Amino acid sequence: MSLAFALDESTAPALNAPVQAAVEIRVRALAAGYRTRGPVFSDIGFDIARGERVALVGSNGAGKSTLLKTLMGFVAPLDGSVEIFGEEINAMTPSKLRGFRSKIGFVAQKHNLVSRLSVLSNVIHGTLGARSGPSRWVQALAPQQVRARALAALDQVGLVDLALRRADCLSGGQSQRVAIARALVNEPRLILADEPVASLDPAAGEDVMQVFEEVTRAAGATLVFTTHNLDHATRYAGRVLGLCSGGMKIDSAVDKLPEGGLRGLYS
Ligand SMILES: Nc1ncnc2c1ncn2[C@@H]1O[C@H](COP(=O)(O)OP(=O)(O)OP(=O)(O)O)[C@@H](O)[C@H]1O
Repeated sequence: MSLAFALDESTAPALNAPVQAAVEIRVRALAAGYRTRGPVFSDIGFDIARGERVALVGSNGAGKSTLLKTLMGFVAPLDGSVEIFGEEINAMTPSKLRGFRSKIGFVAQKHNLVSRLSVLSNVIHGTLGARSGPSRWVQALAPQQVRARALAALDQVGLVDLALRRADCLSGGQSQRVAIARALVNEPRLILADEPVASLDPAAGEDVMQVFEEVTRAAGATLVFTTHNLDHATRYAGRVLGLCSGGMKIDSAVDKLPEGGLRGLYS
């Protein structure tokens, strides 16, 4: 039998069809919220493909952080499902969930560096969740390759020269870049960042957003970041998701956004 006949035409991709990037995040009919408050949003669904850079926008309290926490498994869905890397996270045991989280780089608005430790030690701390045994706790026992990876991550954010400086002697922008290096040290294929530049001045914010764009592009990683800066959303992401009134009101490629579309989320 020739190959042409062996293929099931109903499922086989056309030979000239574009190759689809793998889906990294699949959300279906998702509702999430808190026991004391009830649902923050409901019935939202989207796919994010590997290598996409996605901005998540919406007014204060719209549920951006809640959605990121749900993607990390910190908030359990009230309904619906979340698959990351093809796995349903709510079906995972707690220990599997911990290991899974170490594959995601998470950057928060407040960088939470350990102020008395060096920049390098702070970045090495980013590997703790992925390690076990004595080296989990003793920085001096960090294997050589972990130190090398931490230095490489600092190099990616342009701070390798400050590796031995104490974290409390850094500017806000430098601290946030260290936090990005800490998120990068496990070489994550997905980075989630919750208002990563909210506490920075405009110049430092641009600097940090450029670092995000460069490192995710270089690694082919996926980036989802929340922001109130609509200019950042449209310049550093290829796609925008907009939360409003308990639902996902916008899901659009940046170059297809309706005129003034994002402003409507805030009116
Ligand atoms: N731990 C919690 N327990 C109860 N309610 C919470 C909790 N965390 C957040 N909320 C509430 O859930 C809603 C959504 O909050 P969330 O932080 O997700 O919004 P957001 O879009 O990230 O807001 P912002 O832009 O202000 O950071 C808000 O009404 C908030 O008060």
